[in-house]
Amino acid sequence: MNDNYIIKTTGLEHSHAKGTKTLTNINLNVAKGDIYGFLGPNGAGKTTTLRLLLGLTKIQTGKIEVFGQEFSSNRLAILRKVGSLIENPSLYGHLRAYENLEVYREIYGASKARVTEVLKIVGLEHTGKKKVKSFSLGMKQRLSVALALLPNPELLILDEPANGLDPTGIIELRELVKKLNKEEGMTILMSSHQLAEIEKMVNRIGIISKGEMIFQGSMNELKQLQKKQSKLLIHTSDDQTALQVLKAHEPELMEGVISVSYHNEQEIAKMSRALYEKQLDIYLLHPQQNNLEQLFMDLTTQHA
Ligand SMILES: Nc1ncnc2c1ncn2[C@@H]1O[C@H](COP(=O)(O)OP(=O)(O)OP(=O)(O)O)[C@@H](O)[C@H]1O
Repeated sequence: MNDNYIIKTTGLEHSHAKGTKTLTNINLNVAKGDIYGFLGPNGAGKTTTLRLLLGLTKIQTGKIEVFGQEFSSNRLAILRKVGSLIENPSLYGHLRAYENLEVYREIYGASKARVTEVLKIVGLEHTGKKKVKSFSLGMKQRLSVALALLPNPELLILDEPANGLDPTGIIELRELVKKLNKEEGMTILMSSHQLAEIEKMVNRIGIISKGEMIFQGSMNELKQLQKKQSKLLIHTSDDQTALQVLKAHEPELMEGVISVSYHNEQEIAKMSRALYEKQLDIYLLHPQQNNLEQLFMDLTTQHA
């Protein structure tokens, strides 16, 4: 295997119930130093994958290697170097931030100095006597990350850490994740169902839909792919004028129908306005449906 892969899964499959597959052939590659965004709509199988990576769910089919070691036979050695935030950890509302960390400190065999250190890393060192129950959601989330940092992990796995956070909370989380990656040298794998939440912090991205990985690569590669896939078919009363009007959208004329690339609905509206202003009749204006596009709609639409 590539020595630089911190996580490598091969042909990972999982069924929660007989006859239904939650995961099919998941080949996830997280390289050392990555901030890897694991993206997919609700129910796509992100949590199931992360639970398998953490040994919280038993592997049925396929192989998981973490730090270059086969997972099942090196479980403890691997997990010692992994920090995770996968379900909401139990925070004690009536205790202060550092007291919460004290509760978990011994479980992780961490020093008192490490408690002070992680509080500082997540920016909660000045919360003093404030009890956790009066923390904002963002502060609670950072405290949860602090818990995961206690063992000073090389790899941090975060399941939907931005869930429920307001824009300020998301920005704070983004800064924290970047800092952990840059200053503490941590490799980070985090899941999300919102492209916008993670696109500014990740360098690599994996997209899972209905239990299958449909994309894995850099943010740039993803944008290229999206661009290639989003086509709008247009038929007007005057092809040549239309080609002229649409020239910024790389138009291609085929059998009386012009195909252009576009990125969002606003662009469609703009194009139709421009054609109308040239007094062209529009006979057809048809966004070509494809799975990736539909998926992007799901990933970029705000869910409650
Ligand atoms: N313990 C379980 N028993 C049965 N089905 C399950 C179990 N856990 C998850 N599932 C099902 O497996 C599918 C994938 O769920 P999973 O939680 O992995 O998705 P997800 O991408 O993390 O989505 P979400 O963000 O909604 O948690 C869903 O259809 C879910 O209902």
